[in-house]
This record gives sequence, structure tokens and C-alpha cells, in this order.
Amino acid sequence: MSHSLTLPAPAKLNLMLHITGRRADGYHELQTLFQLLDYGDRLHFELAEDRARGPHIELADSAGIPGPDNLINRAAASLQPHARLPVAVRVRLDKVLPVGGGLGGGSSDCATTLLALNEFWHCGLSRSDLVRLGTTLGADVPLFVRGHSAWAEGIGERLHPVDLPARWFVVCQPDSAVSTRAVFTDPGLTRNSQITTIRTALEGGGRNDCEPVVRRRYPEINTMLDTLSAYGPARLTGTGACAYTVFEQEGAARSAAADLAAQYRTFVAPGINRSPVIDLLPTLSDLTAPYIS
Ligand SMILES: C[C@](O)(CO)[C@H](O)COP(=O)(O)OP(=O)(O)OC[C@H]1O[C@@H](n2ccc(N)nc2=O)[C@H](O)[C@@H]1O
Ligand SMILES: Nc1ncnc2c1ncn2[C@@H]1O[C@H](COP(=O)(O)OP(=O)(O)OP(=O)(O)O)[C@@H](O)[C@H]1O
Repeated sequence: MSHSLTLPAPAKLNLMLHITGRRADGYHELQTLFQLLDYGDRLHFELAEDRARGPHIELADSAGIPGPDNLINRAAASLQPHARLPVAVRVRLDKVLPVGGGLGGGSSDCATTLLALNEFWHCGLSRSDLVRLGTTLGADVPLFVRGHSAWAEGIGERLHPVDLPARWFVVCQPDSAVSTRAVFTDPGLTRNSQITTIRTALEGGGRNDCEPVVRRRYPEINTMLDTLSAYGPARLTGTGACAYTVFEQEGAARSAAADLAAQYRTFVAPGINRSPVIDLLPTLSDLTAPYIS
């Protein structure tokens, strides 16, 4: 039996994002439609018995994100008190998603780690327990722990799963990086959008309220959005920096991506409703069988 395996950490797009208020702690209330993509990071997990040191992880490749800040280490630290099987886990991150791209990469890495370690360490936490832990680590972690495309309210933690039509997305990444905090603290940000409905959002209504601020602060992203618009309706995801356009057919998406790749780092991915990591969870506890005495 192999004691290692690879799990996906998929990306998300925000198909619309309205900001409807601001909480006392400074976080913003929003309404957003999350689309999962069949594209993302990969986390390699390797198990080793190390009863002396107790349950812990060793993050071999942190993609330039310092150890203690890395959401993979933070996920492990939050699960350690619940661990019942003292297995050491070596983790290697194959970072595909741009950091700070608005694709939720850090949150997705965090969620995949929570889901995997809950099995490896026999923590026995329910999905709702993991969502609660995840909420304290990042705004998009609950989405990836639930693992389904969703309508979200609150700061992104009140989730309602939705089934979105099968479509293809072309995503472009500019050279600029966007600071999520800077966008949310910009005085010009719309913070009082009218409450909309899930139905309107599913019918394609809505916009990304962060877009005017990002267009003004980052001229390169303004130009990128205009360039993408030549292929279809273009939109920023999250607070950026990435933007995307959508196609019904794979061929049309690939042909647009071939053009855009001359100017921007570009990828094509189908939308998915269910995260691939969820279907792999039942197989994880098999991996720990050799360590149970
Ligand atoms: C805007 C979204 O991309 C929508 O998917 C996400 O909610 C942002 O998620 P994220 O990058 O994981 O953000 P976090 O690391 O949780 O927050 C970064 C900073 O953005 C601001 N922030 C974030 C989310 C939110 N709903 N309101 C906020 O005001 C806060 O200043 C926070 O300190
Ligand atoms: N494993 C990780 N991968 C990416 N970022 C991480 C990770 N661990 C910690 N971070 C930190 O999280 C922050 C956000 O990274 P991430 O790539 O998730 O942003 P994002 O794609 O803009 O996400 P969102 O759409 O949720 O705003 C960065 O400041 C980064 O330093």
C-alpha cells in the first residue's frame, strides 16, 4: 500500500460580487456567486509514523510563503489539538494558482489540508466543525471545505450550494498584484449595494463592486479587462488581480486563450459544481491503516 497521495486544491471565480455593508470589525458583508474550476494547486501528502514528536506536518515547499504564515501550516496548527493518531505528514505544495490572484488559492490549500489531516489524524471533526475552524483562517475557506459551487452571503461563510451550467472560462493574470486589504479600505469602494437575490445572480445579473476601484488603482488591470472584453463579457474575480471571460464551447475558449496568451499568463478551465477533493476523502483513512496499533 502506498503511504502518499496527491490531492487537488481547486480555484474559484466570483461570477458576481456585491458589497452590501461593513461590519463593526471592518470586514465587509457581501453577496457572491462562487464558481469552482477544474484547475488549481496540488498538495502531495506523505505519511510517516513519528510517535515521539506527535502529530505534526513538515511543509517541504511553501511556494515562497513563509512557514508560520502559510495557510497550510495554520490549518495544521488549528487541527493539532484534535489529533488522535500521532502521524507525521510531509506536505509538498505544487503551486499553480497565482498568489493574490483572486482565485482563492491560499484558502483552497488551507481547506484541502483541513480535510486531509482530519482523516490522517483521526480527528473525527464534522464538515461543519471544519467550516468553523476554516472561517477563522480565511474568508473563502468555508467554500472549499464544503466543496460545492455556491451562493454566499455574510463575509462568505453563509453558503448555499448551487448547480451552475457547464461552461468554459478563460482566465488572465496581469503582472500587477492586488492587495485585498487596500481594495477593501479604499474610500471610493461601493459598500451599500442593494440586496439582490440568488435567482437574479443565477440569471447572470450583477457585477463585481471591486472592479471600479481596481480599474482606477491598477491601469494594467484596466487595460487587461478592456482587452478581454473583445471576446465576451469580462469580469474581475474577487479583488483581482485575475480577470476572466466565459464561453459555452471549449474550442472557442481555447482559441481566445491562444490569442490572449501573447499578452498575459492565461489558462482555460471548465467550471465544476463539486470539488474533486470531496470524492477522494473516503479513500484517505485507508492510508492510515498501517499506523493503527
Ligand atoms: C473578496 C473575496 O475574494 C471574495 O471571494 C474574498 O472574500 C477575500 O478572501 P481572502 O483573500 O481570503 O481575504 P482574507 O485574507 O480573509 O482578508 C484579507 C483582508 O480583506 C478585507 N476583507 C476581506 C473579506 C471581506 N469579506 N471583507 C474584508 O474587508 C479585510 O481587510 C481582510 O483583512
Ligand atoms: N498556501 C498559500 N497559498 C497562497 N497564499 C497563501 C498561502 N498561505 C498563505 N497565503 C497568503 O494568503 C494571501 C492570499 O493569497 P491567495 O492566493 O489565496 O489570494 P487570492 O487568490 O486573492 O484569494 P481570494 O480570492 O480569496 O482573495 C497572500 O497574502 C498569501 O501571502
